[in-house]
Amino acid sequence: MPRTLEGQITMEKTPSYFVTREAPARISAMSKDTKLIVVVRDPVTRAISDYTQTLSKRPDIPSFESLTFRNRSAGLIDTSWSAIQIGLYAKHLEPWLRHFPLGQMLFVSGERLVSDPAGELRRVQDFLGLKRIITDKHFYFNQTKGFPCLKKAEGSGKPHCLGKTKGRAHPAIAREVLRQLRDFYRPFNRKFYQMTGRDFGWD
Ligand SMILES: Nc1ncnc2c1ncn2[C@@H]1O[C@H](COP(=O)(O)OS(=O)(=O)O)[C@@H](OP(=O)(O)O)[C@H]1O
Repeated sequence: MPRTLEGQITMEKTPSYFVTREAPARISAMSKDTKLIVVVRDPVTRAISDYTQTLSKRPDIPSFESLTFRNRSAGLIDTSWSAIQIGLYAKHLEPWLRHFPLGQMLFVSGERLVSDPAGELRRVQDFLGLKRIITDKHFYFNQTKGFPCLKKAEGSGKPHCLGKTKGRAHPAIAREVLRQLRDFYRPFNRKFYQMTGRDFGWD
């Protein structure tokens, strides 16, 4: 991490921190005061998004359905598949809470980040003790992209949407598979709502 001067905030992000066993102890050893922001979305959609990303790089992988089940007729989900495993948020959160108080963590809703980006960013700015600089005025909904975009990008003054790798079309997944996945995640989601004090409304 670079040195941080008075009045500066240093930020660092990677999707893998939250699910890496060693990360909480290492980050706490570096600085106990680190504030942690976790962006989470419905674990079923997250798994499909994860699969879609892999599919874009390796079009020959098996179907989502075949990777999801250890035994499809018995409805046995393959929890060793990373796309499924990562969505067990309650399980991943436990080690973090052994090193950091809950108040030092902010849980951002991936769904709200799309439906109300300014609202989620207000929570982020408040959590970081920043002035509420980013507001509704900064966003517009881009019909072509199907997502909110910035009215003016930093430095250029032109509208800016996230790139092609964000907001890919997901493959259609059989309704029954979605139902089985929702049933599978429900208890873990409920536990996660209890642990964080926020109901993300996934079920
Ligand atoms: N404004 C805006 N524009 C585009 N995409 C948006 C936006 N806000 C949130 N999202 C969601 O971000 C998802 C991709 O982010 P990831 O963290 O999965 O990306 S990555 O793993 O770092 O590549 C991406 O997931 P997919 O839809 O599966 O591509 C989006 O749903």
